[in-house]
Amino acid sequence: MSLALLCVFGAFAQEKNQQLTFCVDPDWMPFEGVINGQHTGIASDYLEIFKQLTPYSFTIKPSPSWHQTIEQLQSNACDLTLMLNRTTEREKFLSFSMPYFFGPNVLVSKPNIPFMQGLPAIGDMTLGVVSGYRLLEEIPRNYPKMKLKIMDSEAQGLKAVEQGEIDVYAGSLYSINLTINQLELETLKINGWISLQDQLRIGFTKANAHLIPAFNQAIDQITSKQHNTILNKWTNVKIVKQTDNTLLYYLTASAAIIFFIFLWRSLVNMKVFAALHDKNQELEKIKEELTKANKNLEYRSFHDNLTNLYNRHYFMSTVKDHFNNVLRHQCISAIMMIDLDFFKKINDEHGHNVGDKVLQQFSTVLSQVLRAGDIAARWGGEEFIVLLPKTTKVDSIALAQRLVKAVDETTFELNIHLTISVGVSQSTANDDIASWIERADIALYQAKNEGRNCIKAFAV
Ligand SMILES: Nc1nc2c(ncn2[C@@H]2O[C@H](COP(=O)(O)OP(=O)(O)OP(=O)(O)O)[C@@H](O)[C@H]2O)c(=O)[nH]1
Repeated sequence: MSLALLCVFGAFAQEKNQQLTFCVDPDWMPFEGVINGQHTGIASDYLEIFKQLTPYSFTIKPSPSWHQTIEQLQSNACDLTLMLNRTTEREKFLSFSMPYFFGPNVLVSKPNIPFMQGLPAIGDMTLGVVSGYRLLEEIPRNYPKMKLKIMDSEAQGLKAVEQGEIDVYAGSLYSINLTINQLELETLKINGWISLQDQLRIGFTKANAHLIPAFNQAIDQITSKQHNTILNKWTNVKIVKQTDNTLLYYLTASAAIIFFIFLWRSLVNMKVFAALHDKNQELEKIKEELTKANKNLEYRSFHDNLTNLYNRHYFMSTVKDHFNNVLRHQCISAIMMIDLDFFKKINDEHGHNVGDKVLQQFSTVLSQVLRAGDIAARWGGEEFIVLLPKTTKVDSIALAQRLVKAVDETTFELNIHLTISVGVSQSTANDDIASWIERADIALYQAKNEGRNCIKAFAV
């Protein structure tokens, strides 16, 4: 056996024999208590585990109250205490293991006080806390204006609530619950909770701080099953029925309020969405109307109101575009000018409205005779102009003949018989638009001069 191994055995044997003295809270069940001189409670069960997982043996140092237990720890009358929260004050004379037991803290009052969610809900009511308890250190630090009354024990605190000496008592759920049941303080109820929860650890006097790693290791080894067994054993107590129901009522009421808030929000949202939907539809309709109006405006800016043929402005811009093609590709196109014969007579004899009708009917006949690609426009009054792309003089004369024949065969308003005069001109190399149109006009003038109801082509 090596020398090093002998040394380890020696150290373990020495530590195994080491007695540790622990101070207790005699009156903090189910966490810890001394009943008939026997240490009992949650701490006592964990102590059994520590006995197995560490090399130490333990001796109890009795104390009449928690307050005196603290004094014992400060004066090193014992080495450790098994269950307490870490606080700034306690850290001055104790060092702590990692926490190994957790529990909620609650508020107790008579049933006439409304449910309290957190310490701020206590307002200017008097709150009782046990002397030396962690809450007595933390509440004044966080809520300096809180009216506190210091109690010697939890039992005294709860009785003080029952007798109306204080309004609220704060402490650990498990110990409060047990005390209420044991003392049969049935008029009290657990009436709120506080965010501070118990995180219970072993507190070592500073002289014994070196023991912490061994105990932390032991705490790490405690299984969930062991934790649960202890918790169930000591906290599986009947909670005052009234208390439970009250909490349940509050939870149910809170859930109902939240549900109705969501319902209300959903309804508001649905209304907003419906209104938005309507507005969008309205906007969509306005947009459609605007588009329609714009299209109509565009149409009107290019068309003649009476005949719905293109107007002079549009015709000129189209002819310009087309004319550039004519010059570029040296193709031949023709222009045809048409004038209704003796139209003034129709107006004079039958009235302007009939004249308008005849103009419209003629426009229809003209559109029917023309080919796709031909562009007809009202030039002014009873005069019309047609661009005949890629059309020679001969072809344009043939088309004009078809038109003259169609007009001759049409029965106009009031059985009016109408004739037309037509002048055509063909585009030439080095032509310009004005002279091209003028040549058609000259040809039309010739047709008029030669008795009307005929076609004349400008001789190039
Ligand atoms: N109803 C109607 N008449 C129009 C319109 N624009 C022009 N006029 C008429 O058309 C007539 C044209 O008369 P004139 O220029 O003497 O020609 P015309 O009577 O056809 O005789 P010729 O052309 O020589 O055969 C005038 O009485 C104008 O008032 C229109 O939009 N509607």
